[in-house]
Amino acid sequence: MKTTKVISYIVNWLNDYLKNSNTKGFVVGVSGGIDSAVVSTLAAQTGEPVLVLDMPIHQSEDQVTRAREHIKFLTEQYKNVSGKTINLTTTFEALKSDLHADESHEKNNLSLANTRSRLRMITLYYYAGLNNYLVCGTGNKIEDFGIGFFTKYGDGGVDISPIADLLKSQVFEIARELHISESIQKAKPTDGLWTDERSDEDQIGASYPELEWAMKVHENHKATDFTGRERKVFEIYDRLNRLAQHKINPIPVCQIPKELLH
Ligand SMILES: NC(=O)c1ccc[n+]([C@@H]2O[C@H](COP(=O)([O-])OP(=O)(O)OC[C@H]3O[C@@H](n4cnc5c(N)ncnc54)[C@H](O)[C@@H]3O)[C@@H](O)[C@H]2O)c1
Ligand SMILES: Nc1ncnc2c1ncn2[C@@H]1O[C@H](COP(=O)(O)O)[C@@H](O)[C@H]1O
Ligand SMILES: O=P(O)(O)OP(=O)(O)O
Repeated sequence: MKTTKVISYIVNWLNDYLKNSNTKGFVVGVSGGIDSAVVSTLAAQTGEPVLVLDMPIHQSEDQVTRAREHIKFLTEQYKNVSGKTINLTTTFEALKSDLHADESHEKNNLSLANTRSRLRMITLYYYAGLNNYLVCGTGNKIEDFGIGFFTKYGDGGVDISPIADLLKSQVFEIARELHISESIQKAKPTDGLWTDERSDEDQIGASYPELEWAMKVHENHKATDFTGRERKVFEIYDRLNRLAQHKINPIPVCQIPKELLH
């Protein structure tokens, strides 16, 4: 990958999009992970106003520390960046209580995990509306178009997606070039939505390099073309990709036959 050229391309794309949208800046959620560190830094490089938000909900200390260190780095380095911490833990607990959420139920727990992501989306859109900013998404190609590893209308609810055409390994390459902190570059990718410390790989059953391989071969192969670990990874990818079609494709609209409308 021509890393420096890709960086300039994305920064120009963000600038062009902003100019044509009649909006005034960007808002990005910063979690202490690699994707949001890269997106927020690219947004900072536009020179336009950027608001970066750290939004803990029962977050582990290491995630919070990485997020705040990155926000400090951005606000010190770029005059156009401002940062804020919005602790959503009490909001989440209040909503859980109003919903009478039963945390012991596994399905309910997934729904609750996704609720955390949706509370962040609401917060990002509050600040976007307040300042006439755009919500910048942080999904990469594997998450958004491979396995649907995002919350529908949570972290998937965004205005623009600057890195969604990049594989996770390419996001890491950009992070190196942007001098993102070692602690963020070394952190295990995690969705941070659970009270335990499970990583993305723990949840998915395959690593990002494995999923990148599967995404590459998926179009022209079937599971039986492979054996052993490759077969297993292909099956994981294939299953998740099928399940994610409703997230990848536009929302189905019930098209009314013309003759019924006259
Ligand atoms: N970037 C990240 O790393 C990240 C961020 C958030 C969440 N996650 C993970 O992503 C996963 C999200 O969970 P999910 O996908 O079960 O929840 P989701 O809420 O994103 O999607 C499920 C919802 O989609 C709708 N739906 C389901 N099947 C459908 C169909 N065929 N057609 C139309 N709509 C349909 C239903 O409303 C259902 O509740 C979790 O594993 C979570 O941990 C990862
Ligand atoms: N704690 C967080 N603070 C701010 N923004 C966050 C936080 N956790 C997640 N986000 C945003 O959501 C996306 C996806 O998160 P994953 O950690 O990959 O699930 C992340 O890039 C942030 O923009
Ligand atoms: O989306 P992020 O920034 O939380 O990155 P990761 O998913 O690698 O933790």
